[in-house]
Order: sequence, then structure tokens, then C-alpha cells
Amino acid sequence: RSKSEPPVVFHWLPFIGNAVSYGTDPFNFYTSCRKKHGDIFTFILLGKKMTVYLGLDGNEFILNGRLQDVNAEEIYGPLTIPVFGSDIIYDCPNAKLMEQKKFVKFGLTQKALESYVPLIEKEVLDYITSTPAFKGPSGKVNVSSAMAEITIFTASRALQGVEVRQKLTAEFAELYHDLDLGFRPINFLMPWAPLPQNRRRDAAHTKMRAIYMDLINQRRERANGKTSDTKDDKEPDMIRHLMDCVYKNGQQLPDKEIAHMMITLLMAGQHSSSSSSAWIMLRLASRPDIIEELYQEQVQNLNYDGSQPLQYSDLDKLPLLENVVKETLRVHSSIHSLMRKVKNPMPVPNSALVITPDKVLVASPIVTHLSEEFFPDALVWDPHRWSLAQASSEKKTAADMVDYGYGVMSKGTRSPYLPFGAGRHRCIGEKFAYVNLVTIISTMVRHLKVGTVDGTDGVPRTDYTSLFSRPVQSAEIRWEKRD
Ligand code: HEM
Ligand SMILES: N#Cc1ccc(COc2ccc(/C=C/c3ccc(C(F)(F)[C@](O)(Cn4cnnn4)c4ccc(F)cc4F)nc3)cc2)cc1
Repeated sequence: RSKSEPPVVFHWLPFIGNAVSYGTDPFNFYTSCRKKHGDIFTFILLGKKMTVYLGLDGNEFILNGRLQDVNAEEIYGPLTIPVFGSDIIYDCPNAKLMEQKKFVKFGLTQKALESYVPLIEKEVLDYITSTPAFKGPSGKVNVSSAMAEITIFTASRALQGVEVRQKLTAEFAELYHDLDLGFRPINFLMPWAPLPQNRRRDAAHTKMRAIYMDLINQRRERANGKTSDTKDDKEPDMIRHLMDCVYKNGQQLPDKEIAHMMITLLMAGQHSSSSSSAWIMLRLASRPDIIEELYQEQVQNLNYDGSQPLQYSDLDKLPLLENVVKETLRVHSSIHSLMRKVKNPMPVPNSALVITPDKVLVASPIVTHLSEEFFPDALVWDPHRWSLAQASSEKKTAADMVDYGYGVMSKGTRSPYLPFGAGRHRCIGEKFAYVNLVTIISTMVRHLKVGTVDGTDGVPRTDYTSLFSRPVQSAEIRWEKRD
């Protein structure tokens, strides 16, 4: 091979290449390739040349790459456009995506987040006091399906508003399920496949968009005082906010784009929060000592006595709970591969290597999350490891800050911990995710003790075959009501 090409990982079959070993366990695949070839290597995934660049330098090279050199929408578009809808996110120029991210980020105001805490708490309480899986004083529950239901209720009630939440129990749940059928890796790898579930996905998307557009019209009529409905319209939910957003070119956000943005936020919020919350509950079940510490934290820091409701200002008085979420996002990052299409030859600094436009670049922050170099005993889930680090907040100089059009933020890529990505495509849902996760877990800890079914301190293996790595299905935990 030419000296400017990264080493190619050995594979038996052309086209299929390393798809199977990568698809079954990407983290172990990356780790074993790194031992043989170092931080930069190319593997074959269904005919695509995937060039992985690991470590802090890889994260910087890819996530802070120039807009004209690295392209996200070419890779993510085929998977996301049929699910999210047209003219938004990866179906529009990047400049328009940056404006859409600004709209959403500025819609998640402190006032909005404050209003979400009681709504989220109520959804969790209603769930554990009414769903059959939590009937009686104790029992076992499939933690993935329970957390998926809880998070769809909390995310829809908070972010989507009361009408969408009410629809969730009815037709919407079915539509969400059909739309979700299209949100699978197979649609990454073979978007053109005429699979039956892709027709159901398209039908569900069309119906969901119509539901949102009706909802937007109802709200507009109410706002114009056409109907006498006295419903409290002042709830700062995202639909209301997006209805008032205007692009830089003076164009109002069209109703169709508002509907598509709301579907996008439902999918993003649901998958990331449900896999993270399932892992948090499984980790707590394996560490009953941590559960007791969390319960004591509620009692000592909030004077919790079994009655008073949670509020937004309580959330930053729960450092151990925050570290439980932070540590779970380190060990169980739900997106293991961040991908970009290369558009121009990209010389790798301090090396003879050039990444050419026939490649797809892959960053994998989870590899730095689990490197002994940055985290001693990296594979051990230990929330207390962050309480030491909580003191040392690294200094932020202007050189570390950047604004891609949706607010100033740290470049981030000198950090080995990037669960929300970094750079132009960095997540804007982090604040909502934390409020959602901390409120859900607080409420679970206040009312339930959990443990593993077999009494061991283990957690299930990771299922990497879905779009967001999650616990292998039918992972169960034991629960017992406190009150
Ligand atoms: C624990 C929860 C979450 C995690 C771990 C997470 C993770 C990530 C990551 C790693 C990226 C970067 C993707 C890339 O560079 O290719 C990202 C981007 C993004 N996420 Fe999240 N996310 C979470 C929750 C959310 C929520 C709740 C929302 C919406 C309310 C959201 C909306 C977005 C958006 C709009 C982007 C930008 C994509 C782009 O600019 O191309 N995320 N997220
Ligand atoms: N043989 C075989 C074989 C081979 C391989 C495999 C498995 O291979 C892979 C490879 C890569 C990946 C990557 C996951 C990936 C990337 C992007 C997105 C996303 F775009 F959708 C998201 O970032 C998601 N997100 C962000 N924040 N919250 N949600 C997003 C952005 C903006 C937005 F507005 C809404 C969004 F929700 N989602 C998921 C997963 C599996 C299986 C089998």
C-alpha cells in the first residue's frame, strides 16, 4: 500500500469486509485494531472504506474538521430523512441545520426546563403506581421496556406538550412504533432496500406529520382567540417556541418544518434517554450500596421525607446522582461511531498520511472514555471517580471556545469525555437529557429499591445491533416499593 494510505484491517470477504466483527462488537473491534495498527486504520463495511481515527487527535481531526472537508448529511441523510422528514437536519444545507439547532437550544430555556421537572416526576409516579409491571409490593421487571415507556411519556409530556402526550396512549404509540422501524442500522447500510418496514415507516411519518400540523393550527387559532378554549397556553413547550422562530433570511419556520423538527426531537430524545436510563437502572441494581447513598443524598440535601415534590433548583444539590448519570454516559455511550464523508484530501498532522475522498471518517469517543490512559480502571463503573475531578475544572481560554451558529461552546476535543460529541455537530439536547434523566432516576430512587435478579453484581452485555447501543433484551431487575 502507498505510505500515504492508513493500514487496511485484514478481512476475508470483499464487500462484506469486517461488517460482522464490527457490527457485533464495535468497541472490541476498534480496540483490537488499535493494538495492531495504532490510532488510524481503514476497515471495510459493506463496500465502504471506513477510516477510523481514535484518541484525542482523532476526535479533534474529525469532530472539528472543516465544513468543506467532512460531511455528516451524506452519511446520516439516508437513515434519518425518511424518519425525521424533509428540509430539516440532514436534508438541508448545514447553515440551515445550525439555525435549527439554535432554535431548539434557545427553546430549552431555564424557565422551560424548570417547568419540565414536575411534569416528568408526575409521569414517572403515575407509571410506577399504575402500570401492571409495578403492581404489588415487589417483583421483577424488564428494565429496557419499562424505561422506554417512561422516557417516551416524560419526553413527550415535557418537550412535545400536553396534546402529544395525551395522544401517546392512543394512535400515536402505534405510529411511533412504525416510524421507529425505519430507525435501524440496516437503513444506514442499505437505505435503498425495498423492505416492507420502510413502507410502514413512510406511512407512519405521513400520519404523524399531519397530526402535528393539525395541532399547530389548533394552537394558532386559540392564540388568535378564535376559539374560547381556556387551556393554559403559557406552557413554554417546544412547539409554541418554534412557531415564533424566524430564519436569518426572514422566512418564518414553515409548519411542515416545525412538524418535522418535533418528530426529530421525539426520536432523538426517546432513544438516547431510554438506553441511558435503562443502563443507569441496571448499574444501580448491581450496586445497592450506591442506591442507598442516593437515597441518603435526597434526605440530607433536600430534607426529603417521603412527601415533597422535586423541583428544578433541587437538581444541582444532587452531585452523586449527577455523577451516576455522568459515569453511565461514559461507560455506556449510546452512539459508538460518529461518521463523516471525506470531501477533499485531508493530510493528517505530523504524519505522511492523507485521508482521501473515497473514505468515510469514523470517530469513536467511547474508545477514549474507556482508555486507561484517561480513566484508571476505565471499565469499572464508579460514579465517585468524578467527585475528585469535580474540583479541578479545567480553565477555559478563548482559544478553546467556538460558535458554529448556535451559541458559544468549548471546542471540547482536548477532553477524553465526549458523550454529546463536539464541534459543529455537537448535541444540543444535553441540558434536557440531564433534567430528564436526573428527575426520572430521583423519582425511582425515592420510591423503589432495586437489585439484580440473580443477586450478582453483574450487568448485561451490550447489544450493538440497534442504532443506539443498549442492554441485550429481556434484561430484568428486581424491585421493591419503599413506601
Ligand atoms: C443522553 C442523551 C443524549 C446523548 C448521549 C446524545 C449524543 C449526541 C451525540 C454524540 C451527538 C453528535 C452526533 C455526531 O457528531 O454525529 C449528538 C448530536 C445531536 N443531538 Fe444528541 N444526545 C442526547 C440527547 C439528545 C436530545 C434529548 C436531543 C433533542 C432534544 C438531541 C438532539 C441532538 C441534535 C439536534 C444533534 C445535532 C446533530 C448534528 O448537528 O448533526 N440529543 N447527540
Ligand atoms: N453487518 C452489519 C452491521 C454493521 C454495523 C452495525 C451498527 O453500525 C452502526 C454504525 C453507526 C451508528 C451511528 C449511530 C447514530 C448516528 C447518528 C444518529 C442521529 F443522527 F440520528 C442522531 O445523531 C442521534 N441522536 C443524537 N442525539 N440524540 N440522538 C441525531 C442527530 C440529530 C438529530 F436532530 C436527531 C438525531 F437523532 N443516530 C445514531 C450506529 C450503528 C450493525 C450491523
